[in-house]
Amino acid sequence: MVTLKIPVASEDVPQAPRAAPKLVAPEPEHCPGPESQQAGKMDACAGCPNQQICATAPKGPDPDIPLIQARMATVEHKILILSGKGGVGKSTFTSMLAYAFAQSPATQVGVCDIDICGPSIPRMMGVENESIHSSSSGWSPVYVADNLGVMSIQFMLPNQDDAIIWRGPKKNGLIKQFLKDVEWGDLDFLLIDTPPGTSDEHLSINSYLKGSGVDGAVVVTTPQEVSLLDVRKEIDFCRKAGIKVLGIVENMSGFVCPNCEGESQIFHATTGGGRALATEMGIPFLGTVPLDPRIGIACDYGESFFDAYPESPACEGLMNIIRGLRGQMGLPPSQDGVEEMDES
Ligand SMILES: Nc1ncnc2c1ncn2[C@@H]1O[C@H](COP(=O)(O)OP(=O)(O)OP(=O)(O)O)[C@@H](O)[C@H]1O
Repeated sequence: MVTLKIPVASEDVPQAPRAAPKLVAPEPEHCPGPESQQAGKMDACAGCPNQQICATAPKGPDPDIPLIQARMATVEHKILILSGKGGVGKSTFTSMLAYAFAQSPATQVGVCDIDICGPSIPRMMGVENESIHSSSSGWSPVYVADNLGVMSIQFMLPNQDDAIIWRGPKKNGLIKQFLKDVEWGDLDFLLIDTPPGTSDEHLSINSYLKGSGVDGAVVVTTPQEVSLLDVRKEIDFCRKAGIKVLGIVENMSGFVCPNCEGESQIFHATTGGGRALATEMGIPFLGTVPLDPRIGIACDYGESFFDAYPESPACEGLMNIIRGLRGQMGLPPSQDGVEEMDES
């Protein structure tokens, strides 16, 4: 059983009498729902973190939703990053997108890692050994740069290698806290990295953010049919859950040789499958990012590939994707500095 590290008080932030947010709502040993229902004691569900998704819980308004909405009111754009299958580069894409947006110092970017059982964002962004701090106004994200903050369960683990073996209610409780108790501040973009598939994390983030104005989801896939198959399910989930699909990104689409920068289509038969699927499903295709071994190395060393190789085909692909994404979100193309970089 992993006991999470309670965030320590930050010395440079003045402390107000308000108590620091409690880390995770306790998981009930035994759900008293059904019996309480029969006995007419519905208040037995009070405090249960699973209330919103539990079939037996009384369906009243969740008192935390207004608090989440108040926090999220200072976040201009919220984007979910989804994938049907694991390992297709969802976290890699999230971190590259965050670095790209944060190129412009005036753009404030947050990354919320809700891949509770497999958090990889902190490693990829070079902050895996950091801890979070709490102040009177909530938990402070870990800052990769002045305008780029990250929140992840990884920052709360006593040991890097501890496994998180949690059922849905505990995961939901922590996700709720990431939205409600983190001092995100004024953000232009909050990127939410999710685990693969359609599970508790996806249901809870969607229900907690309802009414907070989520722009939509970017779905990441690789060209292979096994990944594309799962993307169909992911898109079906988005449609059923009322999440706008901003577009599909095909990652590892072709291979770029780091020596000569020549491109080979190693998945010959399926390269372009992401675009074909997008057309078939009536969804925007945002673009491709090629397989480039330097991306893997940058992720392993927690460095920004975007900053290290701005002229690479992968960064060009990413910039195209950002242009498409901004278009889907109804934003002008030049605010994130990407256009300016192009011209220089
Ligand atoms: N375009 C790319 N070129 C080279 N390596 C890549 C590329 N995209 C991702 N990778 C590498 O693939 C591995 C898996 O990527 P990542 O962890 O981002 O996938 P994921 O979809 O988030 O996985 P999971 O959902 O299981 O956490 C990482 O080692 C990453 O560095």
